[in-house]
Amino acid sequence: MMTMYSVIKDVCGGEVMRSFSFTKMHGLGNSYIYVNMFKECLAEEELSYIAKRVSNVHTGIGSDGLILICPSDVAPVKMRIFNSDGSEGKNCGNGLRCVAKYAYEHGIVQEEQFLIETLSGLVEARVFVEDGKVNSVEVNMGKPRLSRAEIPMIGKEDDIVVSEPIEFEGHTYYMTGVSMGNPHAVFYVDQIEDAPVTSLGPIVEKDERFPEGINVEFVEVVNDRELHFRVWERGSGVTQACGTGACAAVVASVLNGKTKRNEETVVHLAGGDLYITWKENGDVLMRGAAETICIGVYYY
Ligand SMILES: N[C@@H](CCC[C@H](N)C(=O)O)C(=O)O
Repeated sequence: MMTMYSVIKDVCGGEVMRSFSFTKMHGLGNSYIYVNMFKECLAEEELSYIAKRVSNVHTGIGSDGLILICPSDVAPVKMRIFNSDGSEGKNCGNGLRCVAKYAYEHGIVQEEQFLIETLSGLVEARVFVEDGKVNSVEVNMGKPRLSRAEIPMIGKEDDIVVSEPIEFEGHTYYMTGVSMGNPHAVFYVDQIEDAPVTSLGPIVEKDERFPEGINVEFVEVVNDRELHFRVWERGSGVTQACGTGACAAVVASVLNGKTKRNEETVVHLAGGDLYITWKENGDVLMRGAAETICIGVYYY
């Protein structure tokens, strides 16, 4: 049943407050507050504000952002994702695995393979179920988009960006650009521990050469099937994991001759591992965990 802005009266001040039910979930430590929009109704103009509020570790619930699990006209379910700064993203790999788990476990879908709509298109999820619980999910993330126009990055529209020298604050770095429905800049480092995540990350994210901002990934190549990975996410800063970022890292690594097309690569993120294959037909497959942390009611 739809609850139109559940309203409660605060017993102390008689102040009217609104509330919604939420589920906190994470994919490898990349946590979001999930709201089931089949049941709840949040005002469009308040979504950015709510994302900022719930994400705050001290005064909210604490998360990397807000994810809405919505009805769709073209799929059984649609995902919308808001970063912790309130900006709306177009895709979220860890979010997709959690949405798939939620949709299956809450009966929004009955099949183990189904479509999810995102702002950047349709993807196909497959849940792996044991005793009625989803313990991992594979998502076909579709084809990476590689042209500057698609990333987006200023410059000659059709050109791709592979190990391109680029200057930030007087230093030259080598960047590979990939869109997985959202923008990613991939940089290689010798030692993942020394990656300049918090120093270079925010500078690259906001650089004017990326008109929509960009997610920034640092990658250490272990061998042709294994990568270490750290991320500075657009709109959320350092997170434990980024699913689309890990896919971008694998695509970038194939383009740079560091890993192989059509072979599974293990990406070690701060929060755990993802298994990613850039298939011969162009699709990127991502497989990994999705976890429920808690449920609750949020008052605002
Ligand atoms: N954590 C995500 C990506 C979330 C959106 C991103 N910060 C953006 O603004 O594009 C993932 O797992 O992919």
